[in-house]
Amino acid sequence: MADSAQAQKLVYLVTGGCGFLGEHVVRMLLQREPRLGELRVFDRHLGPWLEELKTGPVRVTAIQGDVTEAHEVAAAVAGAHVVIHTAGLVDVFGRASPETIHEVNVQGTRNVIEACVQTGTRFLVYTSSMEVVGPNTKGHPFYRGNEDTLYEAVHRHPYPCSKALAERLVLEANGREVHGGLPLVTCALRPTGIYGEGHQIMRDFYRQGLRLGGWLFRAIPASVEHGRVYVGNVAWMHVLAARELERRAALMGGQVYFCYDGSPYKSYEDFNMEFLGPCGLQLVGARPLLPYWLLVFLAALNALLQWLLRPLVLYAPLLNPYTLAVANTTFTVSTNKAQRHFGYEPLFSWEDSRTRTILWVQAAGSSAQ
Ligand SMILES: NC(=O)C1=CN([C@@H]2O[C@H](COP(=O)(O)OP(=O)(O)OC[C@H]3O[C@@H](n4cnc5c(N)ncnc54)[C@H](O)[C@@H]3O)[C@@H](O)[C@H]2O)C=CC1
Ligand SMILES: C[C@@H](CO)CCC[C@@H](C)[C@H]1CC[C@H]2[C@@H]3[C@H](O)CC4=CC(=O)CC[C@]4(C)[C@H]3CC[C@]12C
Repeated sequence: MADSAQAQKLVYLVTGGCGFLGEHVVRMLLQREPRLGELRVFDRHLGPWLEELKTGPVRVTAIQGDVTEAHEVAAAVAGAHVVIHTAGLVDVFGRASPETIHEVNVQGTRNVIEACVQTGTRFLVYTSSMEVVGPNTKGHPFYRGNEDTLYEAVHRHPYPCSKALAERLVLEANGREVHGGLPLVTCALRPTGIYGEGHQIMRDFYRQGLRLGGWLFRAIPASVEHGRVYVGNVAWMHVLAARELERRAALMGGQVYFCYDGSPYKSYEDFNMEFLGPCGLQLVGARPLLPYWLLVFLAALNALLQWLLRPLVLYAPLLNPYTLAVANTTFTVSTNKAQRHFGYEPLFSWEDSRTRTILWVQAAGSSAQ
């Protein structure tokens, strides 16, 4: 009996395990995966919080490494049963070059897949993104869509291009023979905009509001809806998908799943106010204060300034033509595919997700001053 319990213990590897989502996946695995024997956390930058996890019953191994280095990835993957690949360069602001984004997101994912094949790891869950689908460059709304909704996915920006290519690599790798002769089983999860504890853009909006005396100014019409999802639920979906991939390989292998929960559909700004409001900020204007053509002009000006200043300094404001287009296009998801395929139900209610996020914003905002 003791032997069979021992035999069931699994080794998990989380790439990007020190990022916003990755940290939640790591903590969720430790709390909710009973078969976990060893947890490897692979990241370019390791967080000091990992140390406190090393005192628990599960062996936690911190690995500083770069997904673009194939040998580092292969060494980390060797002997793992399951890989959750969340590492990625999330940049829609022009901080990194298109080449770097491609290298990390596409070549990094290729390295993870090849490492699984070479070392005999059979189960791979990839964190994709809604951006693989849209919004497209034409600004078409995606309204209450699901995984089968027809939508013209047209990408030009390096980030969605890289996520789309990487997702395709992961899905095409499903069924490949890994070392030892068994097939690789893969799936991809597509979060919409994630919020929750650790969300840096939310913290930046809070600090900006504090600097402006408690005011934020509406730029996007309230009628433009965004689907958002709480980070704890995204992490939970990763844990469940990873757990069920073996048992439901035929159903789940090669599949994509949007990440969803009960968060309300609202405009990006109104949704943020669910947290920033209780922290004392106010959103001014029932309608956008600036005409849209002026925002388009300012976004284009920011892009020009970024290009002109690049040799001297990195100028990467939140507003650029791409972020404006995303913020100004409805993208909402309504699906139950993950529930049907592997029994996913959100672990955190909307009220819970909201309260946790508010507490974090309050703490993060005050520690910043
Ligand atoms: N934040 C969001 O709203 C959404 C994020 N995603 C995806 O979720 C994943 C995680 O995103 P976040 O947690 O938001 O980003 P994040 O930037 O907080 O986390 C990414 C982690 O990957 C690590 N990383 C980056 N380059 C690396 C490299 N070359 N080698 C090893 N580690 C590296 C970073 O150090 C960081 O810890 C990404 O794949 C992203 O594309 C998908 C949809 C929405
Ligand atoms: C025009 C500004 C006025 O307040 C608001 C600008 C907000 C933007 C910075 C964000 C609006 C929508 C966000 C993106 C969206 O949530 C989908 C995403 C998915 C990902 O995989 C990565 C992050 C992001 C692209 C996210 C980035 C920030 C926004 C563009």
